[in-house]
Amino acid sequence: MSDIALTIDGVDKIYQRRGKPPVHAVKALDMAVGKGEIVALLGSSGCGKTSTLRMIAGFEAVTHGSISLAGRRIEHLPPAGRNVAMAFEGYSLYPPLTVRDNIAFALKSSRMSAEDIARSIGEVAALVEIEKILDRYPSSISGGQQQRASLARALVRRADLYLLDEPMGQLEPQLRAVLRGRLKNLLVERGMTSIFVTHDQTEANALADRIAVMEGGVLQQFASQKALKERPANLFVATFIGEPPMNVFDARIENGDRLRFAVAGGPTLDFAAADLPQAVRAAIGQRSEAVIGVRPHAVRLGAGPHEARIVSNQWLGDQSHLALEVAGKLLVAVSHAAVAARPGETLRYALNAADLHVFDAGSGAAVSHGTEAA
Ligand SMILES: Nc1ncnc2c1ncn2[C@@H]1O[C@H](COP(=O)(O)OP(=O)(O)OP(=O)(O)O)[C@@H](O)[C@H]1O
Repeated sequence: MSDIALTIDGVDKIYQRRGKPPVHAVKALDMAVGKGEIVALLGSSGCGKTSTLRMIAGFEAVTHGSISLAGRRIEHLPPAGRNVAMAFEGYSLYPPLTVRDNIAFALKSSRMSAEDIARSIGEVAALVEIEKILDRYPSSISGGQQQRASLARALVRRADLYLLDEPMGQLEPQLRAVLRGRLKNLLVERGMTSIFVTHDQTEANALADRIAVMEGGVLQQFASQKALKERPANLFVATFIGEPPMNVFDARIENGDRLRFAVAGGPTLDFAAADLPQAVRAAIGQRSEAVIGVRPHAVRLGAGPHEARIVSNQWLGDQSHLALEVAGKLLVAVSHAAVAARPGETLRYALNAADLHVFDAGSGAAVSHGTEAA
């Protein structure tokens, strides 16, 4: 048996709407999810996350491509034939049934004994803290409680795949953090292969083994949190992942005895060839222009060859966020020490070769990261 649970192969979703132009919501999506892996689909509103989830679950037809789960093609099967458990964003509990019966309903066809069903419901209800409302009807409980009931109904099942659409979107931050930890434990302990949709990076980082970043219906990168930060595949991922996001500037390149990146109206970053491995210089090649990026945490403040005016300086209790005016834009820097400088004053800074990301000026694809070529 292979270690792959789910394969999505060249999947497109095009919504045809009467009298209106079609919407190409998901484009040529390829993804392979390992058994027991926890994956986050992360992206801004309208990027195609929910369409992807609904196609896997079978609530939305695939326009092109194939989906395989546990070794069999499923894209033509009805939802009930896929062995996929899904918690919806819109909850979709059955109104005539109590919360307990809603959860039990998911177990009806599983041939579990009444005793085992009661025990499973008790466990999952404790996990999402709904023990006290098990005998209430959906219409008499809050949105957050309905969401937890819907999550419980999905988690209680034995399925090949769990699909969770914004599973904690309606919950208060404190409860959300607690449930996140418990949910992670459950998924890991039971080896439950799962994909959840979120637009919250903290949630994606806390729960997922790998994060699929989507934008405009296109999967931009599917990688660990660390890889997304250290080796973003393109400018979109670079400026979407990370808080605050990466600083990027258009630059002219001179790749001679020294490698220079000249930011129009800003600093010229000047590196000795020896500071950069040959692979990086080769990747940068004969380009005359590129977009360069540096993470806020990598801006070295207080000394260095460049100088900029401070626009703002905020101490957030454990770190300083500074905005410097560079090349008519803001260069955001984060320092773990307080920086004694006021807006309007100037500050020296340095950017090291090892911290520089280089992207193609046309396509935005990564060319090199720090001292490694992409
Ligand atoms: N039934 C539909 N008919 C037509 N267009 C649709 C339909 N469902 C979604 N879309 C469109 O497809 C695109 C992707 O939507 P989708 O809901 O998959 O994105 P999303 O990333 O999940 O967004 P959100 O976070 O807001 O739920 C959007 O442009 C949306 O308007």
